Amino acid sequence: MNKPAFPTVPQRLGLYPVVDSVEWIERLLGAGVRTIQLRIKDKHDDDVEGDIVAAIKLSQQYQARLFINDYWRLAIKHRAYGVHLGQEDMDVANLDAIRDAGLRLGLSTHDNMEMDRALMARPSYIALGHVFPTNTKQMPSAPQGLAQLAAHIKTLGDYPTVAIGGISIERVPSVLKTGVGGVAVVSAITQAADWRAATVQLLELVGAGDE
Ligand SMILES: Cc1ncc(COP(=O)(O)OP(=O)(O)O)c(N)n1
Ligand SMILES: Cc1nc(C(=O)O)sc1CCOP(=O)(O)O
Ligand SMILES: [Mg+2]
Repeated sequence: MNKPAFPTVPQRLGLYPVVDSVEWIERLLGAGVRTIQLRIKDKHDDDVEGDIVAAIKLSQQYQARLFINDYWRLAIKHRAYGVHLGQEDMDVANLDAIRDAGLRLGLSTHDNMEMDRALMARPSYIALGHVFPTNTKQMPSAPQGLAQLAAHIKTLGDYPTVAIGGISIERVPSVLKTGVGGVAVVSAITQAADWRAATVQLLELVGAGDE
């Protein structure tokens, strides 16, 4: 397997909450999370720039790895740790500009074809989803399940990987058994009756990632 052409990330990114506000970023960094994503959907750049600047500032204060979803130009402009893009985003984003600016890149994949395409860009990490059914996002494909996830992780060797989609606290141990290095969650934290307790438990299970 080729090595990333983008700046590297730890092989184990650890617990990786994906959240839609600066408030969540602040709460979760305060709770010990060290890999996190700001995912605000379908707004104009002007309407999210303030949030992106604030999230980056917080990530620097906490020495955390903040990935900006979708808004790659703003991530470059304000020097985020990294950017996360999906397959459609890859069609329109300037990957060379992201790499030349020194930002890490994470790419979404859902099957073999998408994995091959993503690997050609040699991103910092490969995200594999959705592992289980999810209510957070409408998915055009079926969940890949644990066996397929494990097969993909094996193929990828020591390439940094992240699993996403329908991962609850109860499911974390089986996801970790595949050897994946990062576990991305939305609802397991943001819809939890007690987000703080859920985060503590998830950090105990997954860890905050390697330095
Ligand atoms: C860690 C992680 N994995 C996958 C995604 C999904 O990204 P994408 O396919 O671009 O879809 P949107 O999140 O933009 O709706 C992600 N955000 N993070
Ligand atoms: C944003 C996103 N991307 C996915 C993918 O498979 O690419 S699954 C997903 C939502 C994950 O939310 P939850 O942890 O609540 O299931
Ligand atoms: Mg996207």
